[in-house]
Amino acid sequence: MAHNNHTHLHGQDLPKVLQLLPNPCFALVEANNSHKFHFLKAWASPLPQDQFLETHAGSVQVLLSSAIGPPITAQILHLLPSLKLLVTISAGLDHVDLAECRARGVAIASASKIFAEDVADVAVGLLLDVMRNISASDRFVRDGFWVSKCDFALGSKIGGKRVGIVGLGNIGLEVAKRLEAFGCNILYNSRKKKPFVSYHFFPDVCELAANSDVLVICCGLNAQTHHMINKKVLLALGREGVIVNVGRGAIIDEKEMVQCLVRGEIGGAGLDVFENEPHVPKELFALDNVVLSPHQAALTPECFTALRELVIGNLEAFFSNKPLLSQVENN
Ligand SMILES: O=CC(=O)O
Repeated sequence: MAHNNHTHLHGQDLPKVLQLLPNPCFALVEANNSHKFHFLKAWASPLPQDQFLETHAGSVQVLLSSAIGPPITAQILHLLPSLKLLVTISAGLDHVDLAECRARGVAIASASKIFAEDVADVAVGLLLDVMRNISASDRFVRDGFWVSKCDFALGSKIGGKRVGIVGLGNIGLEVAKRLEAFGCNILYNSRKKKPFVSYHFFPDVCELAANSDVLVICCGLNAQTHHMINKKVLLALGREGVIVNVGRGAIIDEKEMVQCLVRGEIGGAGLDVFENEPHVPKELFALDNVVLSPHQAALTPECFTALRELVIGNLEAFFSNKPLLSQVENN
């Protein structure tokens, strides 16, 4: 379909973009663009989802998804035989059956690196908060206490600390850049050693933990990284060690982490993600050395603007047979 014809098309004639569930980001993408695309909303139809998908099976080429939406399973993909492109508004792809997309020749466009700086800011914020007791201090003052008059747990200097980054991708590199400026020593683990950085590489995550004061989890969730941070890794991090997670909750064995925190076997945690969101283990609420955040690291108006442009750019590219702006390699 010729790109410059969009403005002359209406309703059903516009290129279709399917949504399974409502999402505030989808609404942002849609604003000012409903003259270009027909946003087909399974959730707004009185039909059950499967029936709705069957009705549109022949014509839906593009599906819009998000990390917090329903997983894009083989079953959903099976109901959409004409699907050619999945656009996800997330950096993570753990909600997508990648093998099934590959088998069906469905291309994937993600949010790619546009969240990296904002997510890295939150990772560093959580690290500073846990190590310098910022949230705990806030509660202390609000409760009428002052440092000279009461017991106050001392924080820990940031400069000189060994920070082990798990996953040196777009987010991990931004975390490293920021913490270098704080005077930290950066170490990392990732699938492969990166030839372009001088940070010390640990092929084994347990070795990395044993050599780190802080672990910052920045990798994606997949079969290899699920529960990669297990009890052994946490014990290797040790009693003074702090863990920060801005990747996905299930990269850490959450039950073991909670036990380690409750027993004082690790020093603290700053968590933006959890294994069964929105569930947060209640044991963590009582711990002053734990800082909790509701999977919000990428949620800034700047990110939303960049995301809207990227999604629309990908849709326009797809419907005019141009290369996608942020195609994921899915081999
Ligand atoms: O968690 C958010 C994302 O994957 O972008």
